[in-house]
Amino acid sequence: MWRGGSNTRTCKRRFFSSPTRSRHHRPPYICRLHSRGSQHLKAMAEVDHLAAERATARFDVEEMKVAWAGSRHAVHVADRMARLVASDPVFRKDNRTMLSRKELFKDTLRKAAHAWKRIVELRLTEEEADLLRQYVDQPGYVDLHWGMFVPAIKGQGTEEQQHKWLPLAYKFQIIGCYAQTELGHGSNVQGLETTATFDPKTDEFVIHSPTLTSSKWWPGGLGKASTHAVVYARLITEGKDYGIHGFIVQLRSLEDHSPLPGVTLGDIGGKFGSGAYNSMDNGVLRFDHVRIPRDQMLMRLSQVTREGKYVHSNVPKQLLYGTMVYVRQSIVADASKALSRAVCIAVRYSAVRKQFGSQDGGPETQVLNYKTQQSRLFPLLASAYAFRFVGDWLNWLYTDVTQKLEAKDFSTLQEAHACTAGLKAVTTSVTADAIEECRKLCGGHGYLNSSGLPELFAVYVPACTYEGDNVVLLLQVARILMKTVSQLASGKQPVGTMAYMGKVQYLMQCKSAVSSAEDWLNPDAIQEAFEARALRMAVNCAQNISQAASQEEAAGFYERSPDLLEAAVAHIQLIIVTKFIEKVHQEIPGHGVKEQLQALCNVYALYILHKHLGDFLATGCITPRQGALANEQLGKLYAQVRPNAVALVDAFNYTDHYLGSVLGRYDGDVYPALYEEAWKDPLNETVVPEGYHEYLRPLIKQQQLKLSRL
Ligand SMILES: CCCCC/C=C\C/C=C\C/C=C\C/C=C\C/C=C/C(=O)SCCNC(=O)CCNC(=O)[C@H](O)C(C)(C)COP(=O)(O)OP(=O)(O)OC[C@H]1O[C@@H](n2cnc3c(N)ncnc32)[C@H](O)[C@@H]1OP(=O)(O)O
Ligand SMILES: Cc1cc2nc3c(=O)[nH]c(=O)nc-3n(C[C@H](O)[C@H](O)[C@H](O)COP(=O)(O)OP(=O)(O)OC[C@H]3O[C@@H](n4cnc5c(N)ncnc54)[C@H](O)[C@@H]3O)c2cc1C
Repeated sequence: MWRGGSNTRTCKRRFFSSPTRSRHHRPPYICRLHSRGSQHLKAMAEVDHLAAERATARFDVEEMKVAWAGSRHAVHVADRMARLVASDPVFRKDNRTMLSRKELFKDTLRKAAHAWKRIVELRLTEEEADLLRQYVDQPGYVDLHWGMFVPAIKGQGTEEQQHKWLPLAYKFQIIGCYAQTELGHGSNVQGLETTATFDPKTDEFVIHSPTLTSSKWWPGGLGKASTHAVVYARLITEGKDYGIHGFIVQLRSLEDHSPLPGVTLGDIGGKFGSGAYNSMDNGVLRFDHVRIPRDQMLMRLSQVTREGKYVHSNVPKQLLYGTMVYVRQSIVADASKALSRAVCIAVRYSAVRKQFGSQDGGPETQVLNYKTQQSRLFPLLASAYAFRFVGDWLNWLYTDVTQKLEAKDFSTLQEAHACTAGLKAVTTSVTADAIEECRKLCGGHGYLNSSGLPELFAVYVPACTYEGDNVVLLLQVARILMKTVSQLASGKQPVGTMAYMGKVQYLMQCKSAVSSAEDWLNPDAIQEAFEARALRMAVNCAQNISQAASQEEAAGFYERSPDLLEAAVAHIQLIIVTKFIEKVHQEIPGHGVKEQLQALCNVYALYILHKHLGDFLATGCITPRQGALANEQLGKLYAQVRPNAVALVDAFNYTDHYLGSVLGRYDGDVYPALYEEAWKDPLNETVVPEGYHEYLRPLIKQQQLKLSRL
């Protein structure tokens, strides 16, 4: 084995003791490998250090890939696109954290242009193109162009406007972004200050930034790339302010990319972490009385006539927020991707990594065998699957609501808002925390950029803020919960994901029948406990708000908002558990696949129960003894998951390129990769560092001189 310690140590000592090494010198260990020829390297690369783990799996991994991806077709397309990206040197990303901001941005432009070239050359379908961009895995202006600019025009533009603008956007003749947030306001959309004042003399809107705080601030793709934006501004006509509306505004010349007259714009500066979201040009934008034709107001929901009359179609004004609802829905699906990547890295590495426990010279213990490692990691593995399935369901709900809206049925708008807002908030918060937990699960090596985890965390964590701060979104869910509770007395039956609240008489007084650890494997027992907890927390909040009799309802809501957040989380966790249970009730082909998903579903539910035991006990849904039984069952489930863990992350079907982690490599050959990766750092280009002669040598010499004088 390569780790035959002494050789490596000797080489290393010799290397570090030589001050005259040339630039780009490779370390002796690598030389040793190379001197044995590529044959040897190849043989090493073919070793599957995780083969024994894969052999213990009790289910058909190929079929699990289908369950994860949604269909055989989805596995096939994803596989093709992932390999296409992985095999193309332009899409290399292993050096990303070492690039300067300018280099990184240029690299992003290059990748986006190359991706587009490949999409056109290969005549990829929309599905294939989306996947290709996903596997390129570098945030950039195209995300906002396809993810928000195009959907905003589709959702809020009239047919004529779509006809005019979409073909330009589809062919990249224009590049667009979504300019809503301002320096002074993000969450409070109604507080935005940019104005769009109609001038009937010229049939134009005058777009203006009246204050510093009205500067658009944050829009992705705005800083350097976009030629156009959907700008949200207060519509003023006939002297009256009609609130926020969307406008298509050209920002830059289509000839030389310079800002148009009256437009000031740029990038807002470096962001958290190396690489990560710094590939995105989040921007600042100010308007100085910029004129646009009247027909560049997005007029599907409301219009301004030639004479300047404001006309609002007979539709809810919240449809203006439709693009945000759409993106929140995709962010839930994205959470399962980010979480599964982190978990894949941590599970594989935990199976490779060994610490302690060697007896009589035998092997040490794989850290994955430690119960503490399992109790931290397996709930995250289960959450990745849970988020995947609830994401699929949310996508179905979104499509269903969209079809209903087309038919002027607005009855499910509130349900769509509550589910997208709540699920976005819970899944992104859990995922961000989980990526950091996976870093810790990988010990010291998890802190290296080459583990992929620091960058994954840095790129992911703003998801807790963009598309709605998670607390602000959960308070939206809480408002809807309070409204639903208040309507129960009048006999109005709640629908959709709130339907369980209709069982208020039963759920307020039911007692769990669980009397053994195995009883917690019964989905009805889980479902009932989660429903009772969520309902009782919501009802408690409603009672506390109304008991503050001296206060207005809004003031009571404000006072109780920390409890309301917890009630909203309980409701959303119930949705996730319910959708997972529904999933495993379906027919799922493949040897052992359903059993594994069943186990993961139970892990997810019982882990949440254990983590939030205080809620379940305080609301009297379960007894302390039942809580202890749930924890006992959880331990048994971890033991069941253990032999399948590596295969369960293999089912995500990620290429090494997409994972971007030396710790998460498919072959588990972690140590040579870590070692080799270290030498690629620019600091290792010279043996004696730059600055030695300026700072280190004089310091050492000075100290030596002082000592010699003593
Ligand atoms: C690299 C990783 C990429 C991951 C992403 C993956 C895929 C995504 C694909 C593409 C995107 C690409 C990249 C994404 C990355 C970053 C992009 C980021 C973009 C942005 O951040 S855009 C800006 C987003 N801004 C916000 O989200 C602002 C948050 N605030 C609001 O939404 C609202 O203002 C509010 C907080 C919900 C409240 O609004 P307000 O007008 O004050 O109303 P209320 O008085 O609170 O409520 C009135 C009434 O309306 C109902 N309501 C509110 N919102 C909605 C809604 N959206 N739909 C339906 N109904 C709504 C509310 O319930 C009230 O109802 P009542 O019956 O009580 O009156
Ligand atoms: C990486 C990134 C990309 C982005 N991309 C875009 C983009 O493309 N286009 C765009 O328009 N915008 C974009 N944004 C802006 C983003 O949508 C906003 O930052 C986000 O909606 C949060 O708003 P805020 O910054 O005003 O936060 P604030 O509302 O100022 O939040 C600050 C704190 O106040 C709390 N808070 C606020 N209101 C309440 C309340 N009512 N009750 C209790 N607590 C409250 C929050 O929980 C938070 O803790 C992006 C942001 C980021 C970080």
